[in-house]
Amino acid sequence: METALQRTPAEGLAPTAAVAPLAVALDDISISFGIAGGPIYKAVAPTSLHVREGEFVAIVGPTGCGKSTLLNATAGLLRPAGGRVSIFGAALDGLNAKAGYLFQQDALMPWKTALDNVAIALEIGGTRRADALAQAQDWLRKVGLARFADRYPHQLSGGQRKRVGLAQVLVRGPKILLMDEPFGPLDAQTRQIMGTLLLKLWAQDRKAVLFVTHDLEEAIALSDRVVIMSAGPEARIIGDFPIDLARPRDTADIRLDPRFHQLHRDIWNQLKAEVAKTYGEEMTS
Ligand SMILES: Nc1ncnc2c1ncn2[C@@H]1O[C@H](COP(=O)(O)OP(=O)(O)OP(=O)(O)O)[C@@H](O)[C@H]1O
Repeated sequence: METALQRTPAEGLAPTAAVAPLAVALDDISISFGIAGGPIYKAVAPTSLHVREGEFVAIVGPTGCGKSTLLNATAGLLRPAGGRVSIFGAALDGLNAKAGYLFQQDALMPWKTALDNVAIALEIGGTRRADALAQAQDWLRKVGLARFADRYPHQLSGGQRKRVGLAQVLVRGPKILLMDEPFGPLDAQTRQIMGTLLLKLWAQDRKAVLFVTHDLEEAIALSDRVVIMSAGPEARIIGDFPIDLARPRDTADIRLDPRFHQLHRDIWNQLKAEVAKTYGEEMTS
């Protein structure tokens, strides 16, 4: 039986007592883009990333390196030129039906109330309207918006709209959560509040999460592992750091922990060289 401190090529050491099955396996995937009239752009070199059931993994890396591209490959929105994408052990063919995707931009319909925006996520899957509304109301309560069910998106703050977006994704019960800079447009304080809410909801059923962010502090505060992508072209995973901070975590308070600072120093030491390559600046001296 497998026990603590397992190592796989892309994972490094993860302090798990028993090793959960893989939810997401990207094995040696490479992704290129053809630009009309121009050369092929090799965005992602052969690279691998594994996320286990119940694991929260953040991807950080310089702008334009390929973080969203990896997420899109996991969602089945684009097909890698080479390598394999497996979801719970099965090769991904088409859209990833087990995943919910939360983007930086709101995906709310402005002409629908908060309640209807959440309910529609179920209705398009065939759930009867009365059931969909009941579940949507329950999820609005879980994200702290029970009193705002009748509001339209323009009547909500940015943070409240994010909460509706989170409810809209979670109401469908995805086994995997793909999040691409989901709290990007929010102010720092609201980001931390949203992070703490996300962790509280995540703790209830521990989905596998892939969370893309530019914000290293946010990545450390939320995750079980932080992986670093190199600067592109031909970007790949070059670092994999287990985050051994106790849970449950408050994403604001955890930043005061001395271990948090140590982890931040260790990860930034590797990340800054990649950021410097992207900006062409000398930051490593
Ligand atoms: N559809 C596309 N066609 C051509 N090039 C693309 C396409 N999508 C992405 N790219 C290129 O692939 C590279 C990776 O893009 P991606 O959006 O994955 O980066 P990112 O790390 O998520 O960036 P950011 O942190 O700025 O959001 C970039 O150089 C981008 O210009």
